[in-house]
Amino acid sequence: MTRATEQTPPDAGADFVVVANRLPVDLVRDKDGREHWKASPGGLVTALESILKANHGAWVGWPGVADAAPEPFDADGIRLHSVTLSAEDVGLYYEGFSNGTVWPLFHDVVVPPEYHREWWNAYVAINRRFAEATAAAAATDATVWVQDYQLLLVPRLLREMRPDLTIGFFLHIPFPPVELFMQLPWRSEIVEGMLGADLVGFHLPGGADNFRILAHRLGGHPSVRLRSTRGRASEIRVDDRRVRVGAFPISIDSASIDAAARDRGTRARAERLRTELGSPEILLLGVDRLDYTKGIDVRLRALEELFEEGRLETADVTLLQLATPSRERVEQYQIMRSRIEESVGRINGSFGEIGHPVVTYIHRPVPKSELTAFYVAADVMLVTPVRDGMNLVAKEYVASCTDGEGSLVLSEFAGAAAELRQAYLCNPHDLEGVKDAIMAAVTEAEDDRRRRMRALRRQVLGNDVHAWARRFFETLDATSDE
Ligand SMILES: O=P(O)(O)OC[C@H]1O[C@H](O[C@H]2O[C@H](CO)[C@@H](O)[C@H](O)[C@H]2O)[C@H](O)[C@@H](O)[C@@H]1O
Ligand SMILES: Cc1cn([C@@H]2O[C@H](COP(=O)(O)OP(=O)(O)O)[C@@H](O)[C@H]2O)c(=O)[nH]c1=O
Repeated sequence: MTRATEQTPPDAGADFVVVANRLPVDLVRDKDGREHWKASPGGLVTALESILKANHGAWVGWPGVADAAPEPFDADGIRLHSVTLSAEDVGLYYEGFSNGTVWPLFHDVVVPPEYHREWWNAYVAINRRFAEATAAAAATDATVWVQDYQLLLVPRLLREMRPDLTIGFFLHIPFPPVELFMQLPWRSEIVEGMLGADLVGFHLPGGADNFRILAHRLGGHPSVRLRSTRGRASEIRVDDRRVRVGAFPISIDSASIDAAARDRGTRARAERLRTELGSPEILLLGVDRLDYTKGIDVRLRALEELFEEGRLETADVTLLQLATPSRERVEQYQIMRSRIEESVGRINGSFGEIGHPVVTYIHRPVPKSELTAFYVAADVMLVTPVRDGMNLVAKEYVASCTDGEGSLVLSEFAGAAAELRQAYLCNPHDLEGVKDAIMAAVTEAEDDRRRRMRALRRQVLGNDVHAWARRFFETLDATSDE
């Protein structure tokens, strides 16, 4: 990797800049070629909106379609700067290195990662493009928050271009164990890239520990636990700099989901949904991007066996499974889609009745407002990933259970399991265990189910996305004060 050249800060610029693979709005091209912007208000936008607005904030990211090159513009008080990606860039950097190499490697190699020098070269070039766009957008001494696995090299590139900046980095997916990470041909470059930040954040302490070990093994950088943070954060020495590393589990805007779930319109929609699904006694729900990490196949297999064994009655139970299209040009996603759709067909063929499938499967995105009604309607939420950074869906479901009813079946391999200990936890690799967890969620006495949900709600309502952002910034500010 060649070094970046130092740049002069722009006269005007933002005091706070978020840089992420995607902008918080997507450019949508209609069939007739007309373009318009569609808001894609993820949790990150919600968490950072007020900070962005109060600090002349800017967001640097890709508008979501190839070759789009809009000029910077303001949306809701935030300056948006687009990074242009050609169709070839999308193939090599986004579908290739980000989602064909890093994503499977960091998710415990659940499918084999591919290592291609062409993908890596594109990843380096495009990370530089993001760093340049950010350097141009940030005011002198600004704070920049770099997001996620698509931009692992940006912290270092940005520091070389703009040493005046305070840089935070947050990884939204798991950071793998040392033995797996060592497969990566460009392992040192990635670790040094992340160490360009002043603070590197992970969802879980285990990810932070893996990173500390690798920084020492690959770069010889020693670290110490920080007593001031009661051992929650560490400090790695990188030449004359100190880089903080710690765990900051992300959350949701719990209060607004709680309020949306109490809304009369939402409750009426939830009632209608149950009727449309044939008024089942037990409504199971799955809500995922169609990703091989999410364990959609696991829960389908468990359900099929529970029907076969007669432990669940098909007349009583329906599963509603939303599977939003995701990364559809990546081969492993196509393989998983075929497998899931085959299972849905087989289960409905064996156990459904005319006009009454036991699995209702929806393969398109569902807006948040509608999703809340689905959560309210469901008796049992199935979250069974084989590996997941956090899984916000699990927390959103809990926030929607305002009447204290509802049960969450949750994989131990989702980051959320570290906090949601009162869920019906299961190991997705142990099918009998998954089946038992589903049965417990369905049959446990009402008092016990309610006790679990009370504990889950305390956790989710007491630790929201605003607290997450606050904790991260407090730690980042502490690094720049020293
Ligand atoms: O941008 P896409 O390729 O369409 O993918 C969507 C996002 O997926 C990933 O989400 C992760 O972040 C969540 C919030 O921290 C976390 O709960 C979840 O477990 C992760 O999988 C990805 O990390 C994002 O960059 C993508 O935008
Ligand atoms: C399927 C579906 C989901 N959403 C929203 O997307 C996010 C998903 O976050 P999570 O952490 O669970 O996982 P990934 O980031 O996808 O890996 C959550 O906020 C859902 O409410 C949605 O809005 N519409 C959908 O159809």
